[in-house]
Amino acid sequence: MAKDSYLKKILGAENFSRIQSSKVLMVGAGGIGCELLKDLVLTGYGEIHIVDLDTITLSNLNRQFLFRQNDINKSKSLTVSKAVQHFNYLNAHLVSHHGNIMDTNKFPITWWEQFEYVFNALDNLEARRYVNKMCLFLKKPLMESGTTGFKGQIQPIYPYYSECFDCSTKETAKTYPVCTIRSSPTQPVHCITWAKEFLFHSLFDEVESDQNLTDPNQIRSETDNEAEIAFFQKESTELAELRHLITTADPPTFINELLVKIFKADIERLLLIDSIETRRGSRKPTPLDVVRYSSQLAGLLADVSNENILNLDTKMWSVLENIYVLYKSSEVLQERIVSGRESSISFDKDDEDTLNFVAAASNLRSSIFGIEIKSKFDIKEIAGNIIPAIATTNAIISGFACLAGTKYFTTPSHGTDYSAITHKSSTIFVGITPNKYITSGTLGPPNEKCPSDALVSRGVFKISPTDFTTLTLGWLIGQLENYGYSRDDISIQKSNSKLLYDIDYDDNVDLTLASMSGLKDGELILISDDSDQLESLELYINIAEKTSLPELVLRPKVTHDEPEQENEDGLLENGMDVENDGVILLDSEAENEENDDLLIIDDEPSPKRRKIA
Ligand SMILES: Nc1ncnc2c1ncn2[C@@H]1O[C@H](COP(=O)(O)OP(=O)(O)OP(=O)(O)O)[C@@H](O)[C@H]1O
Ligand SMILES: [Zn+2]
Repeated sequence: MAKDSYLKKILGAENFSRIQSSKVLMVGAGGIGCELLKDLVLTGYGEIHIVDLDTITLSNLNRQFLFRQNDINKSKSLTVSKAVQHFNYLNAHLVSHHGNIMDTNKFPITWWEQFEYVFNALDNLEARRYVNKMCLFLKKPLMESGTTGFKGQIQPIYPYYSECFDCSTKETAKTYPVCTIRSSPTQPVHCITWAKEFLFHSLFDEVESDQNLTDPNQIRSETDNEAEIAFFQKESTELAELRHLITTADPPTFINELLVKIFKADIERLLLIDSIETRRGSRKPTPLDVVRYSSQLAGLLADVSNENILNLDTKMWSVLENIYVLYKSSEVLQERIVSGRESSISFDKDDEDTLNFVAAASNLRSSIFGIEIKSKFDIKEIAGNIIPAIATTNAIISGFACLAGTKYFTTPSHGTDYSAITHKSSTIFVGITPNKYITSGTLGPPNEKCPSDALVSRGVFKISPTDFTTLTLGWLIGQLENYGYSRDDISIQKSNSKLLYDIDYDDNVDLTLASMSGLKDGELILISDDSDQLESLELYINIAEKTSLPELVLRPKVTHDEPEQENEDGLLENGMDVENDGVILLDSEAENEENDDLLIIDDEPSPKRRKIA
C-alpha cells in the first residue's frame, strides 16, 4: 500500500495534495517542536521550515525525542531536520534556520511571505507576540500552542477573523511586594526571591537594571514608614560597596564582609525599626552569629572532601553547611569576574555556582526569620520557576496542533477571508482536572479592545529603493488619504513613538522617506486618526522592487468609554462548543463547567542563545 493512501483517504485526495504542495513554518524546535515536526512530516507537508535559536542541552533529552546524547551543543533546528529523515516517507523538504525569529535582517517580512501556514512551538511571550504580529501583517493563519505540566492548549488564529494571541490576558509569573521580600518574609519562596532577585542580582548581575525591588517609587507605594525606607536605602548603598569588593578584595575578606553585612548587620538594623507594621506577620529575626561559626567554617574549608556537600542536592543543609556553600559559591563567582572571563553573571538554574549561592543565601535568610529550610533541589525548582515539562502533554498538544492545522487545508480557501474556517475551528485544552481531560471552545472574534488586531489594521508598505530616496513624507500623507484619512487629522509615528507628522508638526513633509531619521527596511510606522473616525494603521516598511501600499479597507474607529471589563481570570470568554465537528470531548459535563485552564502557557522570560558546537 502506498505510504500516503491512508492520508489521501481521510483527508481527501485533493486536500492531501494541497498539503503536499504547501510550505509551512514551524517556530521553535524544543519540547513541542520535536513532536510537532514528526507529526507534520508524517502528515505530508511539502516543505517545512524550522527556526530555533538554541542548541541542545542534556536536560532537553528526556522529552525532546529527536535529540540524542551526541547532539548536545548542536543546533536544534539543524538537528531536528536530520533526525526526521529516517521516517520522512512522504519526502517533506526540510529547511532549517538557526536564529532568532525576531531578527528582521535574517527573517525580513519578504521571507515570511512564502509560508501558507505558521505553527508556533515556542516557550516565551515575547517571541509568541512577535510571530502573532507578523501573521497579522501578512494575514497568515497561525497555530499557537503551549503546555505547562499536565495542562496544554492549542489556539488556531485566523487574522482579523478570530482572536489573536494578544486578545486575552496571559498569566505571568507571580510577584511579591517589595517589603515582603526585603524586610518581612514569611515563606521560603520570599527568601528565595530575595536571594535571587535582590542579593544575587545586586552583587553579580548587570549594574544597570530596572529592578522592581530597588525602585524608590515602588517602595514608597508600599510603605510610608520613613525608617524602613531609610533602611532600604542604606542596605542598597552598602550592597554597592560590597559589589566593589568583588574586584578589590581577596575572597576571605569579600565573603566575610558579605556574611557580616547581609546576615548580621542588616538584620540588627532591621530590628531597630521593628514594629507590627513593618513585621507584617513575619517572625522577629535573629541575626546570624557569624563569629560563632567562623572557626567551624575554617575547619570545613580546610578539608577538600567537604566539597561533596555542594552535591547533596536533596539534603537540608545545616546553618554551617549553608555558610560553607555560600563561601564556596561566592569564591567561584568572584573568581569568574576577577579573571575577566565574565563582567557580570546572571542567575541561571543550570549554572551550579549561581544556584549554590542562591540556595545557601536563601536558606540562611530563612533560618534568621524562623522559616523552614529547603533542599537545593527544591530551591532550584522554585527559583527556576520550573513546572516539569511533561512529554505526553507535549505529544498530545502537538498532535492536536497538527490535526487542527489540517482543517485549514481541508476547507475551501477564500484567500484571506477566513470566515468559513474560523467557524469550523476550535481551541482545545487538555488537563487532568477530574473528569475533564480534553475540552474545546469555539473561536471568538477579536477582542474589541485588543491593541493588536481590533483597534489597528496592518499591512506591508513596499517601496522601491529609488522611490524611497526621492518620495517625501508629504507624498505618503497624500497616499494615506486614499484610505479615507484626512491629512488634518492624522498623526504618524515610528514604532518607538517618535512623532513624524501631525497637523501641528509638519517639519518633515518635504523630507524624503530615506532621509527621515531611522526610517529603514523593516521599520514600522503607525498612523492614527485624531478625529476618531477611522481605526489606526500600522505599516511595515519593506524596500522592494516596486512601490505599493497594502489594499485595505479601514474600519470605523471603536471607542470605549466604559471601564475595562475582564472576566474573573482575565482570560478568554469562549463558550464551550460540544457540537463543533472534529472536537473530541471526553467529558460530558464540559458544557456546563467553566473552563479555568485557558491560556496558561509555560513561558520563559526571554529567548536565550548558546553557541553551536
Ligand atoms: N525568539 C526565538 N526564536 C527562535 N526560537 C526560539 C525563540 N524563543 C524560543 N525559541 C525556541 O523555542 C523552543 C521552545 O521549546 P521548549 O519550551 O521545550 O524550551 P527548551 O528551552 O527546549 O526547554 P527548557 O526551557 O525546559 O530547558 C526552544 O528550543 C527555544 O530555543
Ligand atoms: Zn487580538
